Amino acid sequence: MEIRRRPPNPSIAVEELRYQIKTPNSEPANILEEIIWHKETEVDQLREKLPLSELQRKLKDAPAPKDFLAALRNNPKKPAVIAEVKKASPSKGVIREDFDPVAIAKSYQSGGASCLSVLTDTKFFQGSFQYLAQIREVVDIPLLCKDFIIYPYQMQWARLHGADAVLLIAAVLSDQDLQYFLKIVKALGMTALIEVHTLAELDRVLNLDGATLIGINNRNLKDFSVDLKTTEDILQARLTTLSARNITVVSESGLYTAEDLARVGKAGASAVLIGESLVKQPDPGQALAQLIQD
Ligand SMILES: O=C(O)c1ccccc1NCC(=O)[C@H](O)[C@H](O)COP(=O)(O)O
Repeated sequence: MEIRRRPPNPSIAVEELRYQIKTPNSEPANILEEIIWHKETEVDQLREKLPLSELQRKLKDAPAPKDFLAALRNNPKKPAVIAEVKKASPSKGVIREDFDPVAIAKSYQSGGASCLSVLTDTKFFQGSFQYLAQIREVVDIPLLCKDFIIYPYQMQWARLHGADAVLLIAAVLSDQDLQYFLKIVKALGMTALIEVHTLAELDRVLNLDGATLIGINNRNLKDFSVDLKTTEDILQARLTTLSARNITVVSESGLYTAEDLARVGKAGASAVLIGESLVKQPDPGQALAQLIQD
């Protein structure tokens, strides 16, 4: 999948940007492209609210990040679960009306989640960075900021709000940006979950230095269908390479049952990322505990 970028706000030094800007005249080709086009405006607004220099000054006082990768690797139960705090999505609309992110996060932690994923995108997922910061106050397990990162500023903003890990989407970022962003993630002491949708994207990521955690997303962003075969097919082709490089694999999206977890586990995923099927349950933590019981 190729996601086209829009020209940035002119106040940004264009010569410093590493991706090639194609100027699309048309409508967005898919939901990811629509989200990314909107993200340009959002990041501009954040930068206006808090310039990078001030953000970096505030970050000096931030508590150290928790080790997201170790939390997944050290969990004796496989696949380990990253449970997602998700109110709504482009594919399903509102998933949970009575949405209390803090209560859901606490419940996931009690239910056996190794880590949490917190959606922070407002327009498309009704998430918020305030949710991330509030959750950081009440749970001990590591937190992934689930957003659509196109600028280094966003990783620092996520860190300021308590994130221990950030999502980098291979379809959205050039190889050069991915490599550069991985360095920034490392400098911030965080973990990068690099997400791929195809074998071609995985091969691009495997050509970079420093990937330790790769997510295979089972959702087709053109028609929103989910198919666990995506994880199976990609891992069948590259599990040997991934294992030899000690890269942890997360299967993401469309996981509902213990059989689903066993299926992607058998394919070689040592962690899963689950949102909708847990968050829509009356007690998400209890639903998680049931899902992972022996
Ligand atoms: O969830 C969507 O509809 C979606 C649409 C466009 C881009 C990303 C999208 N989801 C982000 C995710 O990766 C999922 O929230 C996550 O993997 C959990 O998926 P699920 O268990 O199916 O809620």
